[in-house]
This record gives sequence, C-alpha cells and structure tokens, in this order.
Amino acid sequence: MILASQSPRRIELMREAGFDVRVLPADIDEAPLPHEDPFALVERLACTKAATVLRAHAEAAEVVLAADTIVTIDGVVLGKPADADDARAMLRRLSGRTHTVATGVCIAQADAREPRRLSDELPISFVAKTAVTFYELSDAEIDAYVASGEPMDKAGAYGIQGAGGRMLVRGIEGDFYNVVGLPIAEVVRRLRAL
Ligand SMILES: Cc1cn([C@H]2C[C@H](O)[C@@H](COP(=O)(O)OP(=O)(O)OP(=O)(O)O)O2)c(=O)[nH]c1=O
Repeated sequence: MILASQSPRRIELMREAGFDVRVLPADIDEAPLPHEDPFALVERLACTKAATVLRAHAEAAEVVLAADTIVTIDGVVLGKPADADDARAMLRRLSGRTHTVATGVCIAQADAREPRRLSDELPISFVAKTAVTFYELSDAEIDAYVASGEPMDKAGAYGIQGAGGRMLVRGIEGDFYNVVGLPIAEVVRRLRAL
C-alpha cells in the first residue's frame, strides 16, 4: 500500500501499526476554497493527495492512504506557519483556550485493470476531531518556543508530541494521535473493514 505523505509522524505510525507502506508524497495546492468549511477542507485535501498519488504511481488494486491536519478556532483555519511572526500570532490566539485539531483521512484504491484509475468502490474518507486546551502562554514562553524551531512544520504552530509543545497543553479530549497527524486506531479499523 502507498502512504501519500511526507510527514515523518504518519510514516512512523503506519509502520508501527504493521503496514509496509511505500512512501510517495503528494505535492498539491492546499489553499482553501472561498468560504470552505474547515472540516470539508481537510477531507477534500486528503482525497486530493490520495487521488494525485494514485494517478501517478499506483499498481493494480493498490490502496493509497493520505491525510491532512489543521487547527481551527473561531472559524479560522491555522495551517503551518509561514514564518516566526505567523507562528507567534497563532500561539497567541491559542493561549488559554480550547481549539479543534481536525485530520481528514482518505483511503482510495486503484482499479484492478487500470491501476492509474480510482476503483469505483472507494474512496473512503472521514474527519477525526480532537479538542485541545492550552494553558495561558506568556510572550516570553511563546518567543522561546518559536525560537526552538519546533512550530515551523506543524499545523497551528505546535507539536503536542515535542519536548516544548507538550508543555503548552492543559488537556485534550479525543485521540492524541489525531493531533500528531493520523488517528491511527480508527485508520487501522477502517483498513481492516475494507
Ligand atoms: C497540531 C499538530 C500538528 N502536527 C503536524 C502533523 C502534520 O504533519 C502537520 C500538518 O501538515 P499536513 O499538511 O497535514 O501534512 P504534511 O505536509 O506534514 O505531510 P503530507 O501532506 O505529506 O502528508 O502538522 C504535529 O506533528 N503535532 C501537532 O500537535
């Protein structure tokens, strides 16, 4: 099976779950459509990643899995920060409040006869949501965290799994691994049910 992702965390979670994945990242335009709902956005992006990689690389009947993670608060979508100022602004917005981390997952399968076509039965897609509450963060704390570099490749400008990121979090409700980028238990259950 193909994992259409360059995220080291997704690769590790899939391999630790026992899947011998071929890693083939999808380079797609991640810009939201006008007025697009954040949860519709992550589902669409995951399915676009899966379909793009399938059309370029899939073998007959091969399964392709892709995901996309965002943070949303006040109806605003926080993707990866553009720079340090953007990261600081994101962390200030998250300070002392609860936000939602949403991961869209898409599982597609190549046609058995024409592998570069999507099979008619799939794709399956779903959105996993986890509520994360942050402690109040001081400006000094935010500056030190941004200076560590940890926020830069992560949606919402933090990594809950990192040495610095874990210090920001008061609590979560939902799957921890969804925050990291892949709700692995639900993914595995969906794959078993195929
Ligand atoms: C909120 C949060 C996000 N993240 C990461 C997960 C994702 O890798 C990243 C969001 O970016 P994505 O665009 O979902 O994924 P990606 O670009 O890293 O990988 P690909 O498109 O190839 O699959 O943010 C954490 O690692 N920890 C966290 O706590």
